[in-house]
Amino acid sequence: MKLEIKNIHKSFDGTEVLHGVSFYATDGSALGLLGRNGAGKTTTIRILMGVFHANSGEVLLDGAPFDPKLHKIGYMPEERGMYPKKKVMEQLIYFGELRGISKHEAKANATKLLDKLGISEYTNRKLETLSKGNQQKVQLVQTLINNPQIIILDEPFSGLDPVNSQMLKDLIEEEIQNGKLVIFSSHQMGYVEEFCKDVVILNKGNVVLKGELRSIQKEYGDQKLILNANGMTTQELANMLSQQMVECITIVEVRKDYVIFEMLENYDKKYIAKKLIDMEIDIDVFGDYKPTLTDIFVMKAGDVE
Ligand SMILES: Nc1ncnc2c1ncn2[C@@H]1O[C@H](COP(=O)(O)OP(=O)(O)OP(=O)(O)O)[C@@H](O)[C@H]1O
Repeated sequence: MKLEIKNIHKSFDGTEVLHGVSFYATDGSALGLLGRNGAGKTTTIRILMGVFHANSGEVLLDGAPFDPKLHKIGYMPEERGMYPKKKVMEQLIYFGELRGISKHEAKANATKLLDKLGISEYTNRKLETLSKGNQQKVQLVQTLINNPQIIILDEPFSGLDPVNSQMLKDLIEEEIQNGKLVIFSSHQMGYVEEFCKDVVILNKGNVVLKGELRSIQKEYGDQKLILNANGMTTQELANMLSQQMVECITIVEVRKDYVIFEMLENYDKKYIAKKLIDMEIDIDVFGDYKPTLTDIFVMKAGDVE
């Protein structure tokens, strides 16, 4: 299964906010849609879900126009829409039936999911009496109640503490293992990095980076090394390297913990290591630079909020 967004343009009141967004997601893996506030994540998801139309462009499922109404989809919108005054199980059954499963199946699925998320004890409580994090977990149960093949989550981790985030992560991970197609938006890199095979970074309505996370990380880390030395600051170390190793490296960034530099063509790690020893640098850390998703995000979309 391949869900594809193709060259989507969207304007609100004459102002274009999506400028030709294209990417695709496949089943059995998760795609993380990343971007700063206002980048266009929610708008993209809403177009995908048919909440509103694009000005131009297409959404395709396996090459054919995608109509979300014709498929089993679990969509968790940014504005969580459940009934505060109704009891948890009561409304989960209601939503289950609304989404095409029997009362019996809805109850069985809800029971299982509530248990997995550690909130079985709230089954007969009114939603509004639960903490915000637990309400969000109920919302996720609602999203998954009909065992959807496509799961679209808008900022699922916002407002969750680390323990709750972990539970939610485990559950999403299980869905991925079960062959589901998962897309979720976030500006929290850590969660995305942990289980998204693919990422799309949006910046001001443009896709500024997309692809397989591991290969992106590899590409961004290619030919780059990190170094820290005892007895000097990273700035002093960087100055020293720029003066004495100018023929073989260029400094990429000076961080608090280490200096990142790039080896010029024809030089390798072994050569650099020898040279550092010749210079009698008291090496503390030396190795390949493995950029985190946050590093890459900052490069492509500016600071993380
Ligand atoms: N219904 C709307 N009417 C007018 N402008 C809108 C509407 N929805 C979104 N926008 C604008 O579109 C741009 C993208 O917004 P969107 O909500 O898609 O961003 P986002 O990446 O989801 O941000 P956040 O992380 O803050 O939720 C913003 O400039 C926003 O003001």
